[in-house]
Amino acid sequence: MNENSQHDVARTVLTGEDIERVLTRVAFEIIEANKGTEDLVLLGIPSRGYPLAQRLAQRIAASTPNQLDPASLVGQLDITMYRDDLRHSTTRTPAPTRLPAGGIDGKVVVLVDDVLYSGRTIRAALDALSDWGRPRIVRLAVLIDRGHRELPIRADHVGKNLPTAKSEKVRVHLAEIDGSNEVIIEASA
Ligand SMILES: O=P(O)(O)OC[C@H]1O[C@H](OP(=O)(O)OP(=O)(O)O)[C@H](O)[C@@H]1O
Ligand SMILES: O=c1cc[nH]c(=O)[nH]1
Repeated sequence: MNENSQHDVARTVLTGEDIERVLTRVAFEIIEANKGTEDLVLLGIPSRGYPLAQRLAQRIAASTPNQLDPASLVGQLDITMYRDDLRHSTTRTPAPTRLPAGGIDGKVVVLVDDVLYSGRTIRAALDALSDWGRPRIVRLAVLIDRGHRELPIRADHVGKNLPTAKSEKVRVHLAEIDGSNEVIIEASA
């Protein structure tokens, strides 16, 4: 058990190895649901959804016989200006939206994020997406579904369902951003 502060107690629920294993399963689920990789686009939601989308794209590309370039599958979708709490929260710096060269029109877009909680981020992502094109299908992949939805949104691919109390916080650490890989739950003591 790690002590984060005098008031927060943190416990690890996924190690780096667990995350790798879970992402491998989710990558194969995505291929299975799409019956291959045709028209597939993975769009990560900043900040941690993007490195997760890249990791999934690497696995998916490596599974194809012609060793697809992962970069042709993956992009990043900024949702900052589409959030429904814009008027109440402190200003966030928008991240650039980057789509793969083929765009998203007619594609099967898999939105990728680290945590699914209220569902408001994904609602914003669906709004943002419609400004960039009209995918044929939109699916959702998340590393952690911690419940407590406030909108009618569900994930198609879930790395781990994590029952949580509302007072808890789920923190995903990824090497690309945080320098280490783990998922922890912080509970206010
Ligand atoms: O389902 P929701 O209630 O919207 O919560 C999930 C979102 O919360 C976190 O993002 P956060 O806004 O903390 O930004 P971050 O990704 O930059 O940490 C997480 O990365 C998800 O995107
Ligand atoms: O616990 C939570 C809730 C929303 N977003 C997170 O990253 N963690």
